[in-house]
Formats: sequence, C-alpha cells, structure tokens
Amino acid sequence: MPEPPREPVDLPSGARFLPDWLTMDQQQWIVRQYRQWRNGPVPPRRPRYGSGQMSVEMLSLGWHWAGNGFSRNAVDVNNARILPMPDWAVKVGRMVTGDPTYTPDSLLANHYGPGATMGMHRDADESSPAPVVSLSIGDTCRFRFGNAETRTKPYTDVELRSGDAFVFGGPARWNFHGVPRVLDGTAPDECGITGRLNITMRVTGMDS
Ligand SMILES: O=C(O)CCC(=O)C(=O)O
Ligand SMILES: [Fe+2]
Repeated sequence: MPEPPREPVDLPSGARFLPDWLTMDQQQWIVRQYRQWRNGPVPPRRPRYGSGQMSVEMLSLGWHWAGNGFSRNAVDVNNARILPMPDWAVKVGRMVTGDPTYTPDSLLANHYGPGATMGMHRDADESSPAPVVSLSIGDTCRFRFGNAETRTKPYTDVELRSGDAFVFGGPARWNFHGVPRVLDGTAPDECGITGRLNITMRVTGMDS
C-alpha cells in the first residue's frame, strides 16, 4: 500500500494537520509528565466500550472518561479523584488552536502498545463544540479522519508522526475518526517512549 501523503490537502473544513509541531525536547518533556501521571492516584487502564474492551491504555486528567460520560473520580478503576488539568496543557491547546480563549478541561493520554488500534468513533460525550486538539509522540500511526454521518468513506488518511499535532473543530468537530494502524517500532529513539502516546484535549462543557 502506498504511504499516505505527509500533508494531505483534502481534509474537511475545520480539520487541520500540523506536522512537526513539537520539538524533540517538548516531546521528551511530555513523556516525563506522562510517566508521573501513570504513578497515580489512578493508573492507566483499558476501558470497556460497548460490549468489548479497548486495546488502547487510557489515563484521564481533568475529567475522567469512563466509556460513556465524565466524572471527577475514576468510577471504573479505583474511584480515586483524578489529577487536575495541567496549566501547561491549556497553554499548548491555545497555541495549537491559535485561540487565546480556548480552555480545555479534559486531557486523555492514550498509549498504543503493540497491535493497539482505535475504531472509528465520534468524540460525542462533550456538550461543547470547541475543537479537539491532539498531539502524537512515539510510533507513527495511520490516523483516519472521516465525515460526520458514517464510519465509512469518505475519509482521509493522515500519517501522524512523533511531534505532529492535529486539530478538529467547527464543521468537523463531530466527524468520525480512528487509528486503524500503528507502525510498530517507528518511534524516534530519543522521544523516550515505546509504542505511541497520543494526548487529546477537549472542552467537556461540564460544570466545575
Ligand atoms: O490516538 C489518536 O490519535 C486519536 C485518539 C482519539 O480519537 C480519542 O481519544 O478520542
Ligand atoms: Fe476521538
């Protein structure tokens, strides 16, 4: 199969691919934060979703996502209160979106080990139409960005590499997307992680 283009031109309006957005120093720094988050109070886990279990290991900050709605405590893990949304992540979200008022209140750290994928889905548990910001570190993946109506075509495949950012808002905010494939062993040695780490930030629309 041919490699998808590095800079696709046919993303739906509202979706933006920002290749090489993070420096290697920034990637390493985020990986160090992730290692600290893993120490708790809530360990990462693979959530149940529908009738199955996800292959991706997830850890939430700000608001905990338990496969359906949001809570402050990890109701499906150990019921501990999760860590707050870090200020630096809000600043990163503002830089990626270019919107100084953007205030994400939830951060999801997704770790893809060998063979992990994420099926086509919509980020639909938030009541806010504010954009979703995603950062990629580690293994390269094939990220599939689709349409708002169906899990199938039309979609655009983007190769997300270590350091890339992607944002979807506006008319693309509720579009289906997923990660059909991670290219095992492609992480740059220096980034400090094996597999793929994805950081996704959102505005839940929940009251504090
Ligand atoms: O890993 C990714 O790039 C996408 C993650 C995602 O879609 C999600 O967490 O909702
Ligand atoms: Fe998503």
